[in-house]
Amino acid sequence: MNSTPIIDVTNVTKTFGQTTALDGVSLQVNHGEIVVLLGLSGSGKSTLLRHLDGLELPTSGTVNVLGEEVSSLSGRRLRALRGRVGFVFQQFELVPSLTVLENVLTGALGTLRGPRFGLWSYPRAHKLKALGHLDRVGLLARAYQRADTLSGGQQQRVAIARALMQDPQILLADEPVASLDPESSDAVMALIRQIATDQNLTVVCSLHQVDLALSWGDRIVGLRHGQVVLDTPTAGLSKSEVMEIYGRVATTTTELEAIQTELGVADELTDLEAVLTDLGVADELTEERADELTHGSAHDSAHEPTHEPAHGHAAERTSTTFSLR
Ligand SMILES: Nc1ncnc2c1ncn2[C@@H]1O[C@H](COP(=O)(O)OP(=O)(O)OP(=O)(O)O)[C@@H](O)[C@H]1O
Repeated sequence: MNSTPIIDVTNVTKTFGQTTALDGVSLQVNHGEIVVLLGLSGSGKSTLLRHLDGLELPTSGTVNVLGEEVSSLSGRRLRALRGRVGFVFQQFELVPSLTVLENVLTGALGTLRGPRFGLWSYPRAHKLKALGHLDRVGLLARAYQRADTLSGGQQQRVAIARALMQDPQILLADEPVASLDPESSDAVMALIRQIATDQNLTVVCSLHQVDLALSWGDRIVGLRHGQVVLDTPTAGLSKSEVMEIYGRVATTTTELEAIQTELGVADELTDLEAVLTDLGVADELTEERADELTHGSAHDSAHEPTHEPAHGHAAERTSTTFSLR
C-alpha cells in the first residue's frame, strides 16, 4: 500500500450559519484503505464526505484529494476531480422509470458530450462496459428491467455499478445501507469491499452501525459533534472498545442511550447500569442520576448481591456501581 495520503483533510471547520458541522477535522486516508466514518445523525459524516469531492467547501482548513487542493478548483478541473471520485448515496438516487442499464450508463455522462436519450444514444463500448459492471454486481439479468422494480439492496448495487462507470479512484458512500435490512446491508458492504479490493479503490463510507463498521472497514473514524473522537484500525478492535470511546464523550445518560441506539447496540443492552459501568462513564454522571440508577442496590449495599452476573465483569460492575453513590 502506497503511504502517500490520497485524501488529506487538515483542520477543517465548516459552519452553516450558527451550526458547526465540522470542527477542526483532520483526516488522512491512504491509497487502498477502506475507512468508515462512524457517528450519530448530525455528527458531520455527510458534510465531511461532501468536502471530499468539492460539494462543500471548508469555512477554514484545507482538503486535498488525489493531489488537488479541492477549494482551489472550479469548472473543468473540478469536474475532472469529481470524475475520479464515485459517490453512492443512502437513497440510491436512481431514475426509477429508466431501465437498470440506462441508470448505469448515466454514470458515464461526465465523459460524453451532450445529452443522451435512450439506450441507442450511448456508444456501444459504454453499453458493453455497463453490462460488465452489472455482471460484476450480480444484476446482469436485470439489465432491461425498470429500476423501480428492484429491491433496495439491488438498487444500491445498480448505484454502485453506475459509480464504477466513472472508473473512480475513490469511492465515497454516504450511509449506503441505511435504507436496507441487515442481510442486504451485509451483502452491499461485502460487495463494496470486494470491488475496492479487486479494483484497488480507496473507500470512505459513512455508517452508523458499529457491527458493520468493524466487519467491513479497515479503519474507523468516529465523529461526534463535528469532531474526530476516534481514529483506529479495525483489526483487533471490539465493539465494546468502540462504545467505550463513545461512552467517554457522552455527557448525559440520554445522550448515551441515543448513542447506543444509533450505533446499533441497544438491543443487546438490557441493564443500563451495567452498560454505564462497562463504558466507564458512570463517574461522569450527575449525582442525582446516579442515585436514581443505584436506588435498588443502595438499600441492599450491606448484603451480598442476590443475582449472578450475566457475564464476567461482575466485580468491575459492582465496584463502579458503588462508586456512583
Ligand atoms: N446545507 C446545510 N445547511 C445547514 N445546516 C447543515 C447543512 N448540511 C448539514 N448541516 C448541519 O450540519 C450538521 C452535520 O450534518 P451532517 O448531515 O453532516 O451529519 P451526518 O452525521 O451526516 O448526519 P446523518 O447521519 O443524519 O446524515 C447537522 O447539524 C446538520 O443539520
